[in-house]
Amino acid sequence: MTTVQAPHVPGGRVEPGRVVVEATGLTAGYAGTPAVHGVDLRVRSGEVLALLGANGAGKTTTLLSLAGELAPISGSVAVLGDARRRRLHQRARAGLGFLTEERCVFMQLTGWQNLRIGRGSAEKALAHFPELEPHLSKKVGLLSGGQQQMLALGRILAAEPKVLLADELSLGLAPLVVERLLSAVRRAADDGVAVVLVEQHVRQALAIADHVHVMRRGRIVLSGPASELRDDAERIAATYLSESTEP
Ligand SMILES: Nc1ncnc2c1ncn2[C@@H]1O[C@H](COP(=O)(O)OP(=O)(O)OP(=O)(O)O)[C@@H](O)[C@H]1O
Repeated sequence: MTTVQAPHVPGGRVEPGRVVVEATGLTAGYAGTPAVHGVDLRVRSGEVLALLGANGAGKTTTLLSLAGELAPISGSVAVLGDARRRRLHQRARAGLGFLTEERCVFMQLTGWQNLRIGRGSAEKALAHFPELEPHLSKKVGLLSGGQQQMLALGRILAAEPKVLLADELSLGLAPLVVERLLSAVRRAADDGVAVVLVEQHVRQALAIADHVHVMRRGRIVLSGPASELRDDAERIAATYLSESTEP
């Protein structure tokens, strides 16, 4: 089993460039049936890894395993230097932020109330998304989808995570909003956060990612530096994301 070292620098940040998320030979799934097979990935502090693939390719299953919500069937996962099986709340305390596919906000509460529930301060969340401030007195259910997602991401970033797992944060949102959200993700990485970003927007994901893994039928079938794959965005989308790859 691999144990990832994640030395800390003064101020609680992880030393830049250290591997803080690692999956080795990860096979995981549901009721003992694998949905992902032999996945290897590593993410360093300050890096964005984009996980691309069609519906059913295994991206969410991979993220759930990294978050500690799914136990590996075989292989191992190490997050922030801890290769033991840890549940999400334990990993969250250690510095993991997880933005799930479901929008992570309380619709019946106001924006301010949502921010008060988070681990970080409202001020820190607003530093990431100042445009939210005029809307925070409203119930979140009345905000636009983009504003809800900014609130969800802002809450997570306010807690100053060391690792961010983001599952389809741009689902159903307009291109300008997607760019806004992804630029906040990039800035968080530039501040030292290690990010695993599950996306269906290939071009926009490639624009902010450092590395890319494309998944198909539970396996990584294409990997590389985003800088080398940017010109191939159309082909990647057409080849790997145009139709469901569920078995
Ligand atoms: N709770 C579950 N129980 C059983 N099978 C599941 C469950 N969740 C996902 N699967 C199956 O596991 C496989 C991988 O699904 P996964 O959600 O990881 O894919 P994905 O790439 O994230 O796609 P999507 O974009 O649709 O979320 C699919 O065949 C899916 O049907």
